[in-house]
Amino acid sequence: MSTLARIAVENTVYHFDKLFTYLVPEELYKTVRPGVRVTVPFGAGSRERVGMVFDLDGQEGEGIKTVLSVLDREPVLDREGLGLALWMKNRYYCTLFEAVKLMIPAGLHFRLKDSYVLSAGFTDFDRENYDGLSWQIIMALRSHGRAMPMEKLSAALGITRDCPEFKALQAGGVVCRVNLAMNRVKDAVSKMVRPIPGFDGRLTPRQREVYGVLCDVGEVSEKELCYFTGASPAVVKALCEKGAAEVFQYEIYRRPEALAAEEDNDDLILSESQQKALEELTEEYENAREGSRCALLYGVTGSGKTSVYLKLIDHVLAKGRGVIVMVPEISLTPQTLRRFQSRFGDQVAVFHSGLSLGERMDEWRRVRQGRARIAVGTRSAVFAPVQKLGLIVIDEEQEHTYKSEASPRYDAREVARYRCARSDAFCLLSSATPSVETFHMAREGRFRFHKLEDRFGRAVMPEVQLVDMNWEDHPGSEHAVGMALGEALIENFRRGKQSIVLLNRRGYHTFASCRSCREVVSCPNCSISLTYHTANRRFMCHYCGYSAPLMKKCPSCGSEGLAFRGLGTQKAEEQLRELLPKARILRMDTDSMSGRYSLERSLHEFARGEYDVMVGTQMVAKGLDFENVTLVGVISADQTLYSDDFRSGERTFDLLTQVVGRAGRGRLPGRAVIQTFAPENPVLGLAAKQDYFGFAERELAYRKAMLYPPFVDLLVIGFVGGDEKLTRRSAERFLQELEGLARGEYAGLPLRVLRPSPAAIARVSGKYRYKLIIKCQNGPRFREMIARLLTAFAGLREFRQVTVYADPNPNRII
Ligand SMILES: Nc1ncnc2c1ncn2[C@@H]1O[C@H](COP(=O)(O)OP(=O)(O)OP(=O)(O)O)[C@@H](O)[C@H]1O
Ligand SMILES: [Zn+2]
Repeated sequence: MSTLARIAVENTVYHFDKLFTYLVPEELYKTVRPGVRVTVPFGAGSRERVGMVFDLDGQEGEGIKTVLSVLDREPVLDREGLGLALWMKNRYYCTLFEAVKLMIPAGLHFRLKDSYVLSAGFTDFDRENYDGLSWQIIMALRSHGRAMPMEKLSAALGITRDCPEFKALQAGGVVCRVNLAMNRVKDAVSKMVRPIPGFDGRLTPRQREVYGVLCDVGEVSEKELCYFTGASPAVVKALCEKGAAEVFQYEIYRRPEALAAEEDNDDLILSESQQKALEELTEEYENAREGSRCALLYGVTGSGKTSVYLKLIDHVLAKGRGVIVMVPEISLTPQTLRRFQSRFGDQVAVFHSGLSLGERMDEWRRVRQGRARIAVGTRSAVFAPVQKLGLIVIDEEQEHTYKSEASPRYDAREVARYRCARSDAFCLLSSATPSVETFHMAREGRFRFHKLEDRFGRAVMPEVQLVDMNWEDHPGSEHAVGMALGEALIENFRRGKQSIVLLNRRGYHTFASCRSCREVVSCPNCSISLTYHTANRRFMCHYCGYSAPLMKKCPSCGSEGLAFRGLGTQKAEEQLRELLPKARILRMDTDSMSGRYSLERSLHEFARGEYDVMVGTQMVAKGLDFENVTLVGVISADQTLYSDDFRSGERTFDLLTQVVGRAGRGRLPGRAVIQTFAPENPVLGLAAKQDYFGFAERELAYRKAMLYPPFVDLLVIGFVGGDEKLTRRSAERFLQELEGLARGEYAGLPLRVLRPSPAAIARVSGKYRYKLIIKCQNGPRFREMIARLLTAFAGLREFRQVTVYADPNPNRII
């Protein structure tokens, strides 16, 4: 009698992935259980790999391989998690281990060491100021240079973690703790670089330049260093090899508790409409029958949706159950996060990628052990191992960040509903601009629908003015701010109020073109124009990160007539400075906010009134709550409107409603000025009226006529390859195979397939991209057919150089 285990193995490919059967040797009988990780021999070479045990059975097995070792003492996944992984493989065409990895914190893949460094800003090297031991510690860390593991510190100085001098240095901010991942695998955390001072070996001019910058800035993430110098990672690598710099993983992100505000003991008193929504939701939470435990809370901007779910969470916790709260982007919602932490204290665990590995692991453990009962976080928080799950709240449910654009291409909203159905929990979607898919389901009665139609307190909805830019003196895109918006900004500044200005393009000029040959300066790796940035005086590709120094001559024909056109946030900032020379202006985009903390710090400073105007990309549009903001300006409403994607109307409406909603949230009424070259466009008119229902009806009629979600499901098959012809042929071949199956074995499936075509950006990072759009009903038989096609396709030798993937209901059609 022997025991067999069925195991998902890491690094398999989709078409080859399944649960593999292994023999459990007798000495491991007690420790091999579902949910623990093991090592197993795999493949022809029997290389050792990590696997996850899914289930066990007592059958006989012969000639099969044997489990080598057990990695976890306790299961890291429970039955629900394992079931979810199986569901995800079926739904998102990923491997089982890819799904498993989403559910366990990255930190569990590594062995973590407790390490310390001197603080970045520390300069007080005056012996007089320290006692003997403290001085020794400082010197030891200084001469070590890199983060120093506790064991080494102990060995050198005989100190422990609890030594009072050592603790005092940490409390004083001289020494800080670093989680140094001793990992073999690359992780997503930003790589940091710092110079080795006084290096005087030989460097190429380029390397010398980068070394100089490094010496000026001290330590910096590799990404920022490359951005500011235009150097490639290869230059950084060469510097390290020559001993001029070193790379390290320095992860002092904010600890979750650093955000905690003073305990907020005031009880929250709901308005009448909030109270009504709460009562209905509580009633549903208690009584809704199985299978339809899902509701939509629609509330206009500033209506206080958060207050409603804070109270609902009270109720759920009192019933002894746990909660997940999902937010679109953690850095933009420090205010929301703080409200949760001040109300629920240590019960809250935070999940997002800005945390260090160690912190992520700590938070995950607190939830798994039931010490924290509320998990708040971004997309991946949907996998938080909350015990006795009772409620999942999805804030701003229409946000595209809930859909993953890399494998596994899951949609956290679907995963949330699946988990809720499994655990008999309740799912609450919330927004001022629900996706039309969600609105449709609510209206069809598949979810309950709750409304908050007024702003909280005495706040009123802002007044919105659409400005037709065709009549401006300076038509064209070079002048950011027209007359009406200019006057409004000046007036608002004079009254001592704050303004927010949205421009959805970063950079300075958005493109350059040649006056003689008319070529646009483009990325050599991608079929997209380069954007000029003044901050580093370089042309940059926003897709692959390629950059080139400012050039005078046209790269195509060599003539000296490059004209810079288009308007980005950097130029808008400059024009606002001319318009309002005395105003303090804050620019917010991913270029200005790449440093640690900078975004959160800037939001704080803005809240304290240290700035008058905030200008930025969609970063400024959502979630912010500043009562002194009484004016919102939109430089051009047209950019998102005319992108060729079926969701462009929805995205425009959402963005405008949200940004307009930042104005007049407190006691003072607000207004908004939206500039456009298409004032007659109905989407803009509805956004100006903030008429969500009008918009949703119109959009649904369009989706129905054109056969788009929610009236069908979409599946995009993507083909990526280095050779254009081969990539196109692979798409054609896939279509052929699909047609074969759809006519034969799978006849009768509702299906409409569009001809293969190049992706909207046909080349990225040197690879060609083709797509096949399938309009379908995403049911089990359809998925089975696609899974078969993907598997069969991977076996075609001819197309080995082409990567194929399937993306169900993508955010945009690539
Ligand atoms: N019951 C309440 N008591 C006190 N203040 C409240 C209450 N409800 C809401 N507020 C305040 O009203 C403002 C708006 O609330 P909140 O930010 O939750 O709105 P929202 O519906 O999430 O808006 P948006 O969709 O625009 O982000 C906040 O400043 C919040 O503190
Ligand atoms: Zn590029």
